Amino acid sequence: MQEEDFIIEIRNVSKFFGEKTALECINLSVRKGEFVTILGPSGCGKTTLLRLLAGFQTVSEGEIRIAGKEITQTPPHKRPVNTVFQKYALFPHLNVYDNIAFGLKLKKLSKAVIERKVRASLKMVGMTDYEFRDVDSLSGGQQQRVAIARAIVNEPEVLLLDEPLAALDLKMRKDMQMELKEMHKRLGITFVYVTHDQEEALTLSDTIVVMSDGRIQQIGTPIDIYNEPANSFVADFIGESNILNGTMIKDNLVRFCDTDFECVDRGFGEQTPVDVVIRPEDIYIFQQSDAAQLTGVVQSTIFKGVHYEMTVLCGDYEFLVQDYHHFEVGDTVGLLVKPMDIHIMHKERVCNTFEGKLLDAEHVEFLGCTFACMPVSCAQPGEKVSVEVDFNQIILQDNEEDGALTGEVRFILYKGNHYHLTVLSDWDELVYVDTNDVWDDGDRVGITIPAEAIRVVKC
Ligand SMILES: Nc1ncnc2c1ncn2[C@@H]1O[C@H](COP(=O)(O)OP(=O)(O)OP(=O)(O)O)[C@@H](O)[C@H]1O
Repeated sequence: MQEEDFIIEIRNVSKFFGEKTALECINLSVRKGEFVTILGPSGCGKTTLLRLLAGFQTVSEGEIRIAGKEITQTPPHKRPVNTVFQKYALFPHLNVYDNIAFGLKLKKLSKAVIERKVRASLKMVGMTDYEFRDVDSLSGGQQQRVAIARAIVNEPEVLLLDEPLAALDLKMRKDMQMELKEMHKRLGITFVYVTHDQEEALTLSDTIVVMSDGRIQQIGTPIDIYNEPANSFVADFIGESNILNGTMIKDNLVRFCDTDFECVDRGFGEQTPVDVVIRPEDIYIFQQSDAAQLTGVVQSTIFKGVHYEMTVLCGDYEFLVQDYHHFEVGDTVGLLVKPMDIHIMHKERVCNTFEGKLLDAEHVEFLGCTFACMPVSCAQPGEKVSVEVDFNQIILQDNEEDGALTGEVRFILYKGNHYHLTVLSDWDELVYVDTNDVWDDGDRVGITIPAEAIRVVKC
């Protein structure tokens, strides 16, 4: 691909707010005319990335090029971009026409040119008959259309949209999604769209950029992201998934739920811990029979309009299954998954690893605290060490004061027979915890690490 095919090039961009890293080494190239969606949970850095493109904030490191020009230091009004915000940000005292004409008047364009441009952009958003209406008299969806008309009237090369539909009710949002897609086609300009709504991202985009914790997790088409998620975070965030711990026995053979399954994946090595992802619609459910790979008991069943959604307990693993066939709670059923529907992913980590310092033979400092540990002989006091702690050895407490340190639950992954939690410690390092206890996103917790759980390793 030639460089000039890209209208936006983001190279090694990081953004720090004091100690806080909002974006870490972002690399992204956007093609002219593409509809790109930046998708991720609250706080992952998507708005910050958009603000860097708009020029409302400046990068801490790295470089941004738009339309071939390095614009890292260019002020917002000199960039070939325009932004549509979630709150319409229209002037309440001006009518629709004057709202859209506002920027053009500041540029001192002639009346005739302004009129032509305003009419054209109103036509683009399907609001031709609304020129002289007060913006207050319009519905939320109509106001957002006016906001888009105001943004496109300047004929930007790139339109940045920051959750533009988030304030609308569900029905209006769905209608507007379709209209946005049409508008994108008609306008032929590049859209960079921010949302935390995965369905919206799948519906609208040519390309989805999935982010978490200030980093890009995956870039791909909606189909790629849904069918081939790069890791368990993406699999969980996009659609519903069964995500389980497994072991790659050898090429084409994976073990989970105490059973060996044929799969199509190769090159993971032998006896390698992996994440296994299976979409609920890819599991066949039927009356118990010899054809079954797993046998289980239905725990719950809900009619979802077209299909049934059932949970099935196989041993101590719970599977989510979607099928047109209905089974009752308590039924014993067989489950089967085809090899190509078993997705194998490298585990990003198999235990927590922290940088630390050995204080004396029985004390080590990491995560900003001093922890007692079992006697250490591999390193000398004062030496830098690595500290490993298994996920299931970390104890979380309701009462923050009970922990050696405190933190906040940031992400919860259900893995069939336990929860895998990502906890952001107040020391600003992530701590990964396996637990059977039920926590919610955003819960404040105390974090305790027993001495016997701490493995000190020489760096
Ligand atoms: N001006 C700022 N000063 C300090 N921290 C900031 C600032 N702006 C953003 N952050 C932090 O940077 C991180 C990313 O924020 P950002 O608003 O980009 O996330 P987001 O994915 O858009 O979230 P949301 O969907 O909730 O808006 C957050 O932890 C946020 O608290």
